[in-house]
Amino acid sequence: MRICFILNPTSGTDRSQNVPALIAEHAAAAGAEFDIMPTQYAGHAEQLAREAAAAGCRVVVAVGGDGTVNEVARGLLGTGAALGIVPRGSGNGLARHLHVPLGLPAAVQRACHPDFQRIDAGRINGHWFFCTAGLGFDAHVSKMFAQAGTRGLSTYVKVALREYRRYQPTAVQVELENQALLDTHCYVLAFANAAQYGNNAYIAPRANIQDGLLDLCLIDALPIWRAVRVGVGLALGTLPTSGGAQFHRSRHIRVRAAAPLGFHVDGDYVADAPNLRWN
Ligand SMILES: Nc1ncnc2c1ncn2[C@@H]1O[C@H](COP(=O)(O)OP(=O)(O)OP(=O)(O)O)[C@@H](O)[C@H]1O
Repeated sequence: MRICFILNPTSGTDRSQNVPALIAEHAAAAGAEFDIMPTQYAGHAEQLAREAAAAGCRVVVAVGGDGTVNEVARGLLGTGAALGIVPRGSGNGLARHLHVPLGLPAAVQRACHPDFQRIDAGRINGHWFFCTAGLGFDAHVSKMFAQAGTRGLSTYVKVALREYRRYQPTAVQVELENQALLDTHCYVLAFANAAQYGNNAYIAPRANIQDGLLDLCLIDALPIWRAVRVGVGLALGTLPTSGGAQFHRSRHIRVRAAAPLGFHVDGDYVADAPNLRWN
C-alpha cells in the first residue's frame, strides 16, 4: 500500500525538527512505500492530495493542523483514498477528536497501519469542513488571528481577549430541521462535526462525527460572568450542562442575517456571505 504524506511546513510553532527526515525514518521502519510532498502555498495541499489519490495512493496523510487536514480531506472527497493525519498544527482538533497520537513517530506508525473509519463532512455555502465551522465571535477571532503575525495558543488567547471588548453580535434567524425558527443574537454559532475546536477546547462535547448530523452550539450574549463560565465549560467539556449555551442537532441549518457575516471553516476565516446554509 503506497502512502503519501502531504506536509505543510508552516503549520504549528515548532520549527526545530527536520520533519520530512523524521517521517521518512518512521515510515521506512513501518515498512511502508511512501512519498513526502511539501506544500508550496496555501491551498496547495488540496491539489497534491487529489493528484496522489489519482496516482493510486490509498492513504493520503495531512501533516499539519486543521487547515491542512481540511485541504487534504477536500482533495480526497470522492476519490476512494483515505485521509490520515500526522498532527503538526497548533490546535489539531480533528486529530484529537479521532484519538490520533499527537507524537510524530506514533502518528506515522498509525498512518502506515491504518484502521479505516468513515467520518462526516460538513459544508457551509459550498465550503467543506471536517472538524468545526462557525460564525460570530469565533469567526471574528479567526480573522484577527490570521492577521496577528504569530501563531499558537497564547496568540489566540491574546487576540480573543482583545476582541472580546470590541465585538458586537449580529441579529440572526436560525432555521433547523423540525424545529421552530430561532430569533437570536449570534455571539457564537458553532457548527460541530467533531467535539472540539482544538487544544481540547470542547465546543460540542457530545458531537458524533459519524451520525450524519451537526451539533449547533449557540451563545446569544457573552457578558463577562458568562464568558468565564463558557471558558471553564470549554476546558472541562461541560458546556452543555454548565449553562450559557444552547445546543441543537440537525442535518441542515439555515442562518439568515440582515448584513453579511464572516465565518470560519476548521479555524480558517473564509469570507463574508449574506445567507448561510450548513449541511
Ligand atoms: N507552504 C505554505 N505556505 C503558506 N501557507 C501554507 C502553506 N501550506 C499550507 N498553508 C496554509 O497554512 C494554513 C495553516 O495551517 P494549519 O491549519 O495546518 O496549521 P495551524 O494553524 O498551525 O494548525 P491548527 O489549524 O490546528 O491550529 C492553512 O490554512 C494552509 O492553507
